[in-house]
Amino acid sequence: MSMSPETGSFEHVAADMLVARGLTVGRRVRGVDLRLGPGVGLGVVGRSGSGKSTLARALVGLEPELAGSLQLVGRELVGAPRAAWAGLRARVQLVWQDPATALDPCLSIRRSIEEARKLAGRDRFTRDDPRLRALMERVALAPELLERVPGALSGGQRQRAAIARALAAEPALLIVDEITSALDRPVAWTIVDLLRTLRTGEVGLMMISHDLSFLPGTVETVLVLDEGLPVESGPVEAVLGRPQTATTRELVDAAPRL
Ligand SMILES: Nc1ncnc2c1ncn2[C@@H]1O[C@H](COP(=O)(O)OP(=O)(O)OP(=O)(O)O)[C@@H](O)[C@H]1O
Repeated sequence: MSMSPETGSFEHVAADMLVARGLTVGRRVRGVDLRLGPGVGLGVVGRSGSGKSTLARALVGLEPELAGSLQLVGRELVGAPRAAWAGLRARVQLVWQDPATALDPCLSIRRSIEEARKLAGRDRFTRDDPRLRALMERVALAPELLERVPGALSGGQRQRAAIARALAAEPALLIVDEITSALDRPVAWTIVDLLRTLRTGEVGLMMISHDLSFLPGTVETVLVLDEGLPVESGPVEAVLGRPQTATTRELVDAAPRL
C-alpha cells in the first residue's frame, strides 16, 4: 500500500478498502459493484423498496444471505466464518434511518459512545478524555449533552449524537441511511454540512438519500438502484444532470432542487 507518485494521494488504496463485485443479497439486491474507503464518497439512490437499506445492512454484516464478492482490505467475506467479519465493526459504521432508534433510548449519549468503542475494540474514553470533547466538538454538540438520553435531545441533536457514536469507533467508512429524512429542511442541511466537513478528513461516506439535492458537494459518485438492480452509476453531476434511465429521471424530477 503506497502513495501514488502521480497524484500524491492514497486514492487508489483508500477506494479498495471495501470492494463489492456482483454482490447479491437474497433476492432483494442483485449484482452490485462498488468500491469504498477513506476519502471516497458514494451516494445511493432509488425508489422506496429498491434495496438501498438492504445494501447498507449487507455492507456492515447484517444480512446473512450474500452471494458474489465482498472484500475487506483484500479479504473475501462472502462465505467466510463470522470471525472474518469482526474487522468490519471497527472500520465501517452504519447510522440508521430512524433517529429514535439510531441510539439506545435508555442509554445516555456518553454510554452509547462507550458501547460503540467497546464493540469496535477501542480503548475506553476516560471521563474527561480530551478525545471525547474533540468528538463532541466535531459533531457540534455541547459536552453537557453527553449525560442526556436521546429522548431529551432535538431530532437534529439526536442525529449528531448518532454520528458521534459512529465516529467513536474511529471508522474509515461511514454509511448513513436516510439520516435527514425525519428532520425539517434547514436542520437536515446542517447535518449534510456536518457530513461534508467529515468528508474533508479521511472518513469515507456512503450516503443513502431520497433527497438528491443533498448529494452534489457531499459525494462524488452515485449509484442508482431499481428493484434491487444497479441501473446507473457515475459522477454525481453527470448522472443527475444527464440521467440515462427513466428511473434516474424520475428521481431527479422528484428532487426539491438541484
Ligand atoms: N428483512 C427483510 N426480509 C425480507 N424482505 C425484506 C426485508 N427487509 C426489506 N425487505 C424487502 O426488500 C426490499 C428492499 O427493501 P429496502 O428497505 O432495502 O429498500 P429501500 O430502498 O431502503 O427502501 P426505503 O427507501 O423505503 O427505505 C423491499 O421490497 C422490502 O419490502
